[in-house]
Amino acid sequence: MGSATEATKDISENLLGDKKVTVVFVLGGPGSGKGTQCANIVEHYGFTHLSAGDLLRAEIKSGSENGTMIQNMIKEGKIVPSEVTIKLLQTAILENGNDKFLIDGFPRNEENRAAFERVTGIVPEFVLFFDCSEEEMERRLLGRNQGRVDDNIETIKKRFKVFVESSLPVVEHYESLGKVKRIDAAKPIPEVFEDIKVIFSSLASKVMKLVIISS
Ligand SMILES: Nc1ncnc2c1ncn2[C@@H]1O[C@H](COP(=O)(O)OP(=O)(O)OP(=O)(O)O)[C@@H](O)[C@H]1O
Ligand SMILES: Nc1ccn([C@@H]2O[C@H](COP(=O)(O)O)[C@@H](O)[C@H]2O)c(=O)n1
Ligand SMILES: [Mg+2]
Repeated sequence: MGSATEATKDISENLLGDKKVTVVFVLGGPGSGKGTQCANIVEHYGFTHLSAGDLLRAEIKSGSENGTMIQNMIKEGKIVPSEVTIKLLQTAILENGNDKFLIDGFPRNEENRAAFERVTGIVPEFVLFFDCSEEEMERRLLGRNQGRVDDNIETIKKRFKVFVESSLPVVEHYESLGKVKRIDAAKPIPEVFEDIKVIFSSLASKVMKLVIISS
């Protein structure tokens, strides 16, 4: 087992089994542009993108015994029990050779947050928060056209309610720890990424450089 040097001791190096990882949580309302910008961050900064929603949708497609339950929850805009989502995230992290992850759309509520920290021991390096009005998010979701069962006005309204009631308190929790980097996500896509670049570039040397000294 290695330990961090003095220069990297404030980086989130945590244990997941034997694996040390750096994690950034990417949070924001439905349609705020998390997935779009994660693709840009992956391309420029070498992170692996894990979208909790994508993992849950893949689980439905795989024919898993939880598939019907997950499908029903997504249709209703409800949050799937933490143990299901955490298991999927944990497996995805362990199966991936990378050690830097963007976890998009998770934690979605206090239960997600506390259970993830308890099970994995991971504390995020920071939280990238996409700030956008409901009016703009609704416009984007209705225009997304990816055949998602939850991109209809009835489910969108439910997702907004869940976001305000359950997800924003998680952001507030991390805000109280000084861990939130807030982005104006209402800007056009290239401008949002320019703002994100400032954050990742200034942290790059710290986040990217995990120095492990064999003991
Ligand atoms: N800054 C932006 N300006 C305009 N449209 C955008 C912007 N960012 C993303 N979009 C578009 O809005 C839609 C939603 O974006 P995206 O899927 O990235 O959001 P999301 O936050 O991942 O949503 P969800 O939480 O539902 O997964 C997509 O069609 C995307 O192309
Ligand atoms: N932590 C999570 C994340 C997502 N879900 C469910 O998936 C839906 C879609 O999520 P997106 O991030 O892709 O928008 C979401 O509305 C939830 O039903 C979840 O339960 N837990
Ligand atoms: Mg998404």
